[in-house]
Amino acid sequence: MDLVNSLNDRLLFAVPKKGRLHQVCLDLLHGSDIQFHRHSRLDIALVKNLPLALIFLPAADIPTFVGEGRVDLGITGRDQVAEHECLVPPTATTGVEQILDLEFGKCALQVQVPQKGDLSKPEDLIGKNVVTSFTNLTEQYFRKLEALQSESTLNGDANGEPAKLKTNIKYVGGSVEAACALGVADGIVDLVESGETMRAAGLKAISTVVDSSAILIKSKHPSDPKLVELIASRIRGVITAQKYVLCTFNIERPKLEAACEITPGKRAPTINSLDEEGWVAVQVMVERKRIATAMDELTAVGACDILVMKIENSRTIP
Ligand SMILES: Nc1ncnc2c1ncn2[C@@H]1O[C@H](COP(=O)(O)OP(=O)(O)OP(=O)(O)O)[C@@H](O)[C@H]1O
Ligand SMILES: O=P(O)(O)OC[C@H]1O[C@H](OP(=O)(O)OP(=O)(O)O)[C@H](O)[C@@H]1O
Repeated sequence: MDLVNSLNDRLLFAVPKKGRLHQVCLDLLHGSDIQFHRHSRLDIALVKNLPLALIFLPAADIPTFVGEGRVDLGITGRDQVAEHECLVPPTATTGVEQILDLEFGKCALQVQVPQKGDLSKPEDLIGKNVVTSFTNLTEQYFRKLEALQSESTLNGDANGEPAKLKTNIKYVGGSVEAACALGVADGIVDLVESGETMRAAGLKAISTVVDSSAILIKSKHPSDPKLVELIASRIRGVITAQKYVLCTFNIERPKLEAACEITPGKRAPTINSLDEEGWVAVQVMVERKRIATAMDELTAVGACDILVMKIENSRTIP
């Protein structure tokens, strides 16, 4: 089969081919009933049940392919999009649009310096060496700091001009945290999630350049906007299903108001009369992360027969 020619009538959807976001994205595609078979070593997979093809790419390259309109849809980190969009003028017809925050892959791109030493704020790195994989964002960040400092500095040179120090930004592709210990950098700009890597390398964060999570993006002019909306709605449904649980309980009508304050639901609770005088049954969506507390509080206001069920899938209004 000529795989490349069979892409012509399909919407192209870029998915991280490896790394932190890869498996979660595969699970999301499965939950959205996007069925495909990927031949080993092939970075293109045709979807069996929709006019769609998946393109497996490094997370860092996805904003380029989507931004230039070569690929219609993609999943990558907001950090990668910000790194790419730094170079795209606001008036450009190229570039990406965010459709949905997928709420996984949460991390922050932070300025980090050695725990021991006299650097304690980002301004202390001006004029020094900073190593990162995110050179565009880091350049932008330090150029702004330098501009602010040269506006406010009182230490002008012999002509009364403010001193201008240029921070030296160097690119490395990985293991950024090793750069300070190896004497290549005074500070780094790298991703932090748990903070373990940073602590193990004897570093501390002194500022955040950008907060990130995985996002669904589209090109400015996708080939099939209706299919983009369908895919987005399926993915949104899976994300919502993962985020919420369905809680049901019985309660005497006079206590209902207090219970509804604890679990107001996404829109509003569903309330049905029970076949027992004065009692109602309530069904409500509750955020998974607060369900244990909600159950404790519901019990305290008199709710009983509290049941919690997993939501397999959903279609709700964002
Ligand atoms: N520690 C982390 N915790 C959560 N999300 C992360 C973490 N590190 C990276 N990410 C997210 O995952 C995206 C891809 O990073 P990852 O390092 O997995 O990519 P990769 O393609 O394997 O790149 P590389 O080969 O450079 O490591 C990042 O842009 C970021 O959005
Ligand atoms: O705060 P933590 O939970 O420790 O995570 C942060 C680490 O994760 C990422 O690296 P990754 O493991 O992807 O490897 P890399 O250094 O090769 O990019 C990032 O670059 C940090 O090194």
